[in-house]
Amino acid sequence: MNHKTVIVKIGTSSLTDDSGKLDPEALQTHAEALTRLKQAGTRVVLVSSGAVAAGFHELGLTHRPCSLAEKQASAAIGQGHLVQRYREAFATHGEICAQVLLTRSDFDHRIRFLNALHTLQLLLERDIIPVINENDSVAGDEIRWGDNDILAALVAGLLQADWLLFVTDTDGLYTANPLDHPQAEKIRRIPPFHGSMPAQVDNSKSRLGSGGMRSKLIAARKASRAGIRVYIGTAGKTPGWMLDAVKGRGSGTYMDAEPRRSSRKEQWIAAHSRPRGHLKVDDGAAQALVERGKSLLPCGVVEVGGDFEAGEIVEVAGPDGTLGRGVARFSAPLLRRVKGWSTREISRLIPNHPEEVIHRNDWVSFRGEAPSTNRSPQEASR
Ligand SMILES: Nc1ncnc2c1ncn2[C@@H]1O[C@H](COP(=O)(O)OP(=O)(O)O)[C@@H](O)[C@H]1O
Ligand SMILES: N[C@@H](CCC(=O)OP(=O)(O)O)C(=O)O
Repeated sequence: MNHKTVIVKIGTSSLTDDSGKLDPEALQTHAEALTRLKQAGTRVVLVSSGAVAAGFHELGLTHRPCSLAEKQASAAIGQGHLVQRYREAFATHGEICAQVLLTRSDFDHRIRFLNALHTLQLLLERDIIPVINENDSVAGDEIRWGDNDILAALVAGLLQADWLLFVTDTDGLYTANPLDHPQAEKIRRIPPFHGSMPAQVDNSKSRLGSGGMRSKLIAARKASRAGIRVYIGTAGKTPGWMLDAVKGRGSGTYMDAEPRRSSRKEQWIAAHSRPRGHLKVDDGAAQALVERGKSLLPCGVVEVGGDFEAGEIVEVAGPDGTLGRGVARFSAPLLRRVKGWSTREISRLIPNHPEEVIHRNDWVSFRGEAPSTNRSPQEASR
């Protein structure tokens, strides 16, 4: 049987009571809906927030923490509670779940990226529901807005999922935040978008959530580019609501997938890895790469930035801006020496050199704009 893979991301706002603490009943309801989805023959992966909410009171706090250290300590306490609750809730339906903690940097390193993939694949093969959260207590600067929205999109790409469902406190994307704009209207369907946001989304969020709609849209765009359909909505009233949502019968917002599903290697180059350097190329090389589907040769390179080894990712810009990313076959020092040289010159002076700076098969063009969550070294320092 060809199982569909569905990633379900549940935000803090859908897991907590009015005091901001973990709400075991809400969790039980989600577990039931997830079980229905799974028992209908779907491979289900849960990305669940809620660790901070489940832990802050035992840290002696009366409200959700604001400082990074308190959030990390709360999550360290709460993550155990959270997973224990899921284990109990799934057990009542005869299901087993397993905790998987990831950080963004796990997706940067090809080996860790593949290790995460193999772990998740084996769990799914053995009929176990992975329950993923960010590894908050070690994530450092990675705990910021929308972590789990982006993490869910990365996991969806990793597993080449069919669907990514965002369960939140608002039943879809509205033309503006409905809390501040009561006349805002729900947008039922969004096509894949490249440039500006398809609605007014500021950084406002629910009382307890961290990314708001903006981070969900950025994550949705990432998933859509990888060929994954996205749904954003609230938890439905019946246990079959997730199943209905993936059949197109949800009341929230749907985002279409780009028609072409990108390969895991393309995803890793374009979206997961952090570029270790940047190259500036001339107009001819830019056209060869983007329009004619050719490899990048040393003669087209005009500038080399960063300190990368052969085999690492570099971002490439032409005279009119960023073009894409690829795996460099030259180290930065060697490329600085040979940039602008013809292949014949290089062959004469440097034996056993690779012919291409970036081979066609290791290249991904950006269509419209660069990925938003993996900043290049230059972007990161801005
Ligand atoms: N255009 C919009 N449409 C819907 N919700 C919006 C919009 N702009 C901002 N929001 C806010 O996004 C919040 C949901 O995001 P967030 O708090 O991060 O939830 P979660 O904890 O589920 O991840 C909503 O409570 C809403 O206030
Ligand atoms: N990892 C944190 C949640 C971070 C997060 O992205 O929260 P949310 O915006 O509510 O999905 C936790 O478990 O509390």
